[in-house]
Amino acid sequence: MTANPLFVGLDTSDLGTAQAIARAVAPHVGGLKLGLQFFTAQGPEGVRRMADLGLPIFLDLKLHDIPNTVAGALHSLAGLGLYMVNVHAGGGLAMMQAARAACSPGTKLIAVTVLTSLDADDLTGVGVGDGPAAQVARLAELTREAGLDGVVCSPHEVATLSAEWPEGEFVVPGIRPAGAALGDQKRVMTPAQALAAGATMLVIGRPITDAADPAAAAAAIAASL
Ligand SMILES: O=c1ccn([C@@H]2O[C@H](COP(=O)(O)O)[C@@H](O)[C@H]2O)c(=O)[nH]1
Repeated sequence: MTANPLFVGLDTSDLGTAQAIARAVAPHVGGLKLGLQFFTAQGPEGVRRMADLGLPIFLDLKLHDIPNTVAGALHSLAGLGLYMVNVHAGGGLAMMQAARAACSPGTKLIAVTVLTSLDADDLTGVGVGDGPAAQVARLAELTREAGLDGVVCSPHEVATLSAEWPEGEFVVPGIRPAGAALGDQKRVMTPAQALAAGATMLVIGRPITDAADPAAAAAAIAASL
């Protein structure tokens, strides 16, 4: 866990935009979260340029493929000096074990359980009938068995998981300050609620990046924790 649990999600294709927001919010956040949009546009060199700003980097690629392919991707990321990287727990035990073996020793490896954009109806639509809480618990158990460092879950599941896995990392998106637009997020709480429930990292994107003043938005969230 970093001293400041707030990581800003920089979902942009543009390096200059990501750098400008990161510089503005740097005094108020513990790190930067770069995801698929940034990585598909800017690649490893873009990640290196962001790392030059001096904040820990969580590279949120949500790798989900057969064990050999995921292990190869993690070998390719070695040398970037990442703070954290992730896979999808739905890839299964063997895939996560292969990921663990391939991940750089200094990089935390976590697994996504159930995306925060999904609710019970969405899960039923993909054949999971017993709801987000049961599916998150099932995938978190598998993640722990594979030897990973923790999971991505919504604020609604984090209290139960963190009580059962005290040393785990609990990375929680689906964070919305009171009154903020939900967008595509469905399982949400406020930053303070999620932290009190046991989150070790809060991932917050649009409430900061879409704000008229991202630095002020990040400062207000940090002050609320
Ligand atoms: O279940 C998940 C896993 C990852 N994310 C990522 O977090 C941020 C959230 O951005 P907001 O703008 O605050 O909604 C985004 O980059 C997602 O890819 C997630 O939301 N849920």
